[in-house]
Amino acid sequence: MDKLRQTIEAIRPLDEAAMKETERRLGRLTKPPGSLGRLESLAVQLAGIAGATVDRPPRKAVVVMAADHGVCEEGVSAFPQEVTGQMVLNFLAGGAAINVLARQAGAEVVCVDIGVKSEVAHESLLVRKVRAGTANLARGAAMTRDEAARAVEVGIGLAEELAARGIGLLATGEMGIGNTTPSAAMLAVFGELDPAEAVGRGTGLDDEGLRRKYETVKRAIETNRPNRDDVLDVIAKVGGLEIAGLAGLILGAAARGVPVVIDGFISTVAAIAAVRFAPIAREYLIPSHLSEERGHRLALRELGLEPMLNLEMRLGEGTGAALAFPVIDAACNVLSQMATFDSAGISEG
Ligand SMILES: O=C(O)c1ccc[n+]([C@@H]2O[C@H](COP(=O)([O-])O)[C@@H](O)[C@H]2O)c1
Ligand SMILES: Cc1cc2nc[nH]c2cc1C
Repeated sequence: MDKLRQTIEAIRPLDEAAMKETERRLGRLTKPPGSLGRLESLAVQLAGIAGATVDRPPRKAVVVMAADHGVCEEGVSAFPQEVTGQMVLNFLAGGAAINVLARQAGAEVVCVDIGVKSEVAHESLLVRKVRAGTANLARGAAMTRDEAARAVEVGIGLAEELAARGIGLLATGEMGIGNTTPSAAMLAVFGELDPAEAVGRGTGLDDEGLRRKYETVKRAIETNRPNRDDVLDVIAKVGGLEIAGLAGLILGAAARGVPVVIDGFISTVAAIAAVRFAPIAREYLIPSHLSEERGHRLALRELGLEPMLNLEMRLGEGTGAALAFPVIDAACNVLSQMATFDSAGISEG
């Protein structure tokens, strides 16, 4: 708990002077003012986070947190629970979508077992298991408050390790059969929404499954009565271990001055939790894509974030975030590689 409190206190607002300097540099480049749109606001945000203009692409990593969910016994996913552990091995073998997209973007994939039910053994797997999957949140708390805090602290610790290794840009990724159910419950609680607005088809539920999932989320909230003003209470009662871990990753990154690209529905709910812990953490977030999952638009709205891409994806793993990496690299490269009006002898308007 001390680590969590210290991390929250260490998060600083963005550096105004560095942002102004980057705005000035952008204004001298050979283009009409503001014409590079979101690339310009990204360059300014990166400068505010780093405390200086960032004109070289940062070293990048996607952190894929994997965990299982006791709520799967309610029949809320189109896939069986054992797929979580099986996909972890696929990540480690390099064969998953996130491996392809990260490789293409020059990013490494860091795979973490924060709560997979089965024992997964692989030399490259970071085993930080807080418990072997959550309990069924439709019948009681998903985990204890202490476990929720420990899962958040696993994420903080990882961000610290990666920042110390020179990673300058992180992306959130996750794998957990059933995890759109706790994500929907958390979103409904934090956003005071009707669960129907937060519950979607996940990996591909049919209409009957969707109805069952809605009833499950409603029951989870009625049974547990989470206190929306107490983030750890919400995570412990209706959350998940990888969601908690990602919230911690975001807090740890913000405390170390590292920006974080947010993937789809589950990642965005983790970001909401992080921002409830520490409102300034929002300034360190970079949205990526709009997931097809129902509820993602509302989750992004909760954070006031506008996605860059809409590719009708709903995979998770960090795939949407990895696709935003080249856009972020572009924001850095224009600063160092474009000519200025002066250097190119072009008349200003
Ligand atoms: O990121 C998203 O927006 C997203 C939307 C739907 C599903 N997923 C992925 O699918 C799994 C959760 O779906 P489900 O149906 O089992 O709850 C989990 O492994 C997520 O990574 C991810
Ligand atoms: C195969 C598979 C891959 C995934 N990656 C993230 N969630 C997933 C769910 C399934 C079912």
